[in-house]
Amino acid sequence: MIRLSGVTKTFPVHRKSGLIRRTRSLVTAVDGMTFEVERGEFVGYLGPNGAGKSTTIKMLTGILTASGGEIRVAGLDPSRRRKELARRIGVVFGQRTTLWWDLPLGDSFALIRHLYKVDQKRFAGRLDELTELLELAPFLQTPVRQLSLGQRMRGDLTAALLHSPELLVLDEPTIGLDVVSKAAVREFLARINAEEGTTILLTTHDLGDIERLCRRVMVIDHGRLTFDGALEELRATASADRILIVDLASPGPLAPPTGTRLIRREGPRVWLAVPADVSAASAVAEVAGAHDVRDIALREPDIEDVVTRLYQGSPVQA
Ligand SMILES: Nc1ncnc2c1ncn2[C@@H]1O[C@H](COP(=O)(O)OP(=O)(O)OP(=O)(O)O)[C@@H](O)[C@H]1O
Repeated sequence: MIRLSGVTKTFPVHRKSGLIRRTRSLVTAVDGMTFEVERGEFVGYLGPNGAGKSTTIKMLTGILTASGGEIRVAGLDPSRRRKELARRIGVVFGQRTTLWWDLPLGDSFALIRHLYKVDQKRFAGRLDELTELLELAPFLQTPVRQLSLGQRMRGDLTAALLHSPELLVLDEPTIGLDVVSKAAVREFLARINAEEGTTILLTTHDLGDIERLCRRVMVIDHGRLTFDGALEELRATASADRILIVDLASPGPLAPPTGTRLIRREGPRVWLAVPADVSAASAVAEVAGAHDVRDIALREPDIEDVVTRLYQGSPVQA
């Protein structure tokens, strides 16, 4: 569905180098990117600010032309066949809307139907389906500017899916949403991926989105892929520390067991980092043997720990 081969994107930038003089240089936003996404996959695209995520998405959708390499989306070269591609993909940018600000939501959809030349009967059926799934009925007559962020996002998702695209590209679709709206959007995305087989590429800083939805994760940094694999693999490969939480019977000194590090203490509670190559069982035994312990718990690294570690510059390869 998506194929990138050695794709590069550079931007010319001008910097002031004196009072009047300006020097021109090149910023490499995407640096020799190669990956494939198969039909029906749900892939998370992660990376710190400025990593090159939006630039990749803009090239995939034909908004930007690559400086080098080859891109195919649904078999098409996006920058040359942008219009044709637009009929086969849906795109949602969480930070801005594709809907008409002053029009009622329903009128925006009618315009979109026109733009994509969707057959009237098919459109009506599809709109009914999406209206029900996303519970849009109560505000179809409301102008877009009066919608809440969550309602607007549901509207944007509908707009992107009215022409039943094979591929949905999402850039931060849950940004700023409250817990309930976020859950509704996630449930909806999982459903259209599972039931309609829509391929989804999801860019997000919200790791909850990734954990809930993506079987495969790609991590990009400085324009290059630093990881491409299953979420579980990412967790294992990044080998973030596990955390041992020890409640002592009374506050007092504690010697960290071999190979562990003391990271925090609050009264009788102590937090120890246990690296992946240190046995948690022997750390527990060592603490329990040397101290009067009331309770002890081991916390596996969560996805936040893993990604923080990854972004801090320990590249991992699947
Ligand atoms: N039009 C442009 N002109 C010059 N530099 C650009 C342009 N667009 C992006 N860049 C640079 O390219 C790099 C990648 O930017 P990009 O927006 O793709 O990152 P991102 O991963 O989407 O970041 P964020 O998570 O902050 O949205 C950054 O260094 C950015 O400053």
